[in-house]
Amino acid sequence: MIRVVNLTQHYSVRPVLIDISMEIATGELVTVLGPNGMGKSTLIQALAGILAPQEGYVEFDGVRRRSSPEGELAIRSKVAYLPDKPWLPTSWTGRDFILAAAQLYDIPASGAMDHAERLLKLFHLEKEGNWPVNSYSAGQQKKIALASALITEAPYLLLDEPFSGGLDPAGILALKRVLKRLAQDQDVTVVMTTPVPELVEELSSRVAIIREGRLATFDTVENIKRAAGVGESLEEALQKMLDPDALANIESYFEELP
Ligand SMILES: Nc1ncnc2c1ncn2[C@@H]1O[C@H](COP(=O)(O)OP(=O)(O)OP(=O)(O)O)[C@@H](O)[C@H]1O
Repeated sequence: MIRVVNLTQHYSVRPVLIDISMEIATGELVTVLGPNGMGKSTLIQALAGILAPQEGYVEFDGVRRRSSPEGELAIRSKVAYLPDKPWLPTSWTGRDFILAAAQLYDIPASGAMDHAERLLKLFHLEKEGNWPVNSYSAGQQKKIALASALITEAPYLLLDEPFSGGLDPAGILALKRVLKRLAQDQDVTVVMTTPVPELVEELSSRVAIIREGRLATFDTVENIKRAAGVGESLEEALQKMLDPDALANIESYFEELP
């Protein structure tokens, strides 16, 4: 379980997240949503232990993040974090990079080799796995980065925009199915961001909506739609909650053209 307790995160003096508290159960797939610049990546980074919150804390299975070297090591061994723009070593092959990630998480070599092959096959990169990273397209790099998170077998996956960055439809489908099955069948807990309502609807056990730095909503897709009173579409519900002026703004953009 992940517990976020009264988390407040500033950049310099500017508060980005204010007094966020939430509990994410084992095996949940939670999507963090909000307008650009609202703090979604900041929240994921705080969960990942990259940022030290000014107030509050984050716990994984009852152990507080950044509280002791032993506790932090225990958390790191079970949490994999993938930033929205992951860095990859350009001269390495994709396969070597994936295997290095497995080594960091103490995955035995034989199991890691087998898993790496299955991941390369999943993302249609069997041949390209032997090429250097700097010869990859953007989407191929994203697939290698995703594979490096999945090979860790970490029970907690923190994924910032895993579906962005040029994934092709086959890659999107593969990632959707894999995340869903990891959560449902293997109790892997996933916290991710994506702005795509269809993905949010299909994957999320609950959705966390951040607005003005605060956790405005943390609920199921069904309840969010019901509360918005807009019938079937999550996209409409989100638009109503997050950007009620969007349609009017589009109209006024055209009205104000000379
Ligand atoms: N390193 C930093 N230093 C100062 N301000 C930052 C830093 N990183 C982010 N911010 C600010 O914090 C706010 C939240 O940023 P964050 O990247 O968490 O938003 P986001 O919701 O993930 O945005 P997007 O949807 O555009 O990815 C933004 O206003 C951003 O300008």
